[in-house]
Amino acid sequence: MPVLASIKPLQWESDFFSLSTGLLDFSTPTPLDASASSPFSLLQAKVSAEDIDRLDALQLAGFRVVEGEADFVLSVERTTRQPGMRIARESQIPLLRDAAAAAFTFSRFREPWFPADASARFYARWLENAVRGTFDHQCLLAVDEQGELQGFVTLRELSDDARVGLLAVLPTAQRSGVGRRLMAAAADWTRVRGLKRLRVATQLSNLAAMRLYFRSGAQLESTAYWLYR
Ligand SMILES: CC(=O)SCCNC(=O)CCNC(=O)[C@H](O)C(C)(C)COP(=O)(O)OP(=O)(O)OC[C@H]1O[C@@H](n2cnc3c(N)ncnc32)[C@H](O)[C@@H]1OP(=O)(O)O
Ligand SMILES: Cc1cn([C@H]2C[C@H](O)[C@@H](COP(=O)(O)OP(=O)(O)O[C@H]3O[C@H](C)[C@H](N)[C@H](O)[C@H]3O)O2)c(=O)[nH]c1=O
Repeated sequence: MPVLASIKPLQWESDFFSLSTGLLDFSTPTPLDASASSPFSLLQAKVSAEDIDRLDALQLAGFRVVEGEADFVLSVERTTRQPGMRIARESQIPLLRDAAAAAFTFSRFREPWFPADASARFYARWLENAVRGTFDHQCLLAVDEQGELQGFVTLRELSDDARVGLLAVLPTAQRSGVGRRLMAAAADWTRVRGLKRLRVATQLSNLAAMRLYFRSGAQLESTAYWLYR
């Protein structure tokens, strides 16, 4: 089976990483020839894990599996306001950038496809943009009784649902229920906005995060693979 797809330029990524990047779009199936791919230094494809034929075709065409992704959905009919939550302020951006740069060790923005520092830089920018409300809409912080940072979650309002962007707990505060509190606060944020579902995705390699989402009542909705060439 040949790969049938057009290529959508990923402008934000291309600018941020200084790497001309395109994403395969399977909804407009044209044969993927050399002339279509030549302007791009990196081609990305996200394929449902069930779509074995397409996964085979991409691998025969030289694409390599980079990471898996699991998508979860949580119904938010009954939620409660969580204590110890704050909205992040711009003055906290340097602290939060450092925390995000260190937190996300599983990432598809990794070597050999991206430079070694790419993923730290990427998640730091993502968090900064969430605090400013320019990508995700808000960043909530979990703090302890002294007001010290324990973790963060960024959130985006979509048309019918909300989506968690980034969620992490500082290493010193892990395994004490902070992740559960952040998910409960994210669910409450969603319900307060009149939305019915909270979505969250993570890497298939991230067992701790997947367990957290299950323990928070989320259901696994879909799985996919990222492939690059
Ligand atoms: C949308 C995204 O951003 S996906 C990426 C998620 N974030 C990261 O991977 C950043 C680095 N990791 C972390 O920040 C943390 O390990 C988190 C957020 C995954 C978990 O936060 P924690 O505060 O430690 O979780 P919490 O204490 O609330 O535990 C909730 C459940 O998560 C699971 N869990 C948490 N840590 C682990 C772990 N290290 N190994 C296995 N399961 C774990 C457990 O099922 C736990 O419930 P249980 O203890 O009753 O069995
Ligand atoms: C900060 C920012 C980003 N973008 C663009 C850049 C990318 O094209 C997308 C984000 O891609 P996504 O597939 O969501 O990225 P990840 O694979 O890193 O994300 C997963 O893992 C994370 C750890 C996290 N759990 C996340 O929720 C998952 O999806 O957005 C942009 O256009 N503008 C920006 O400001």
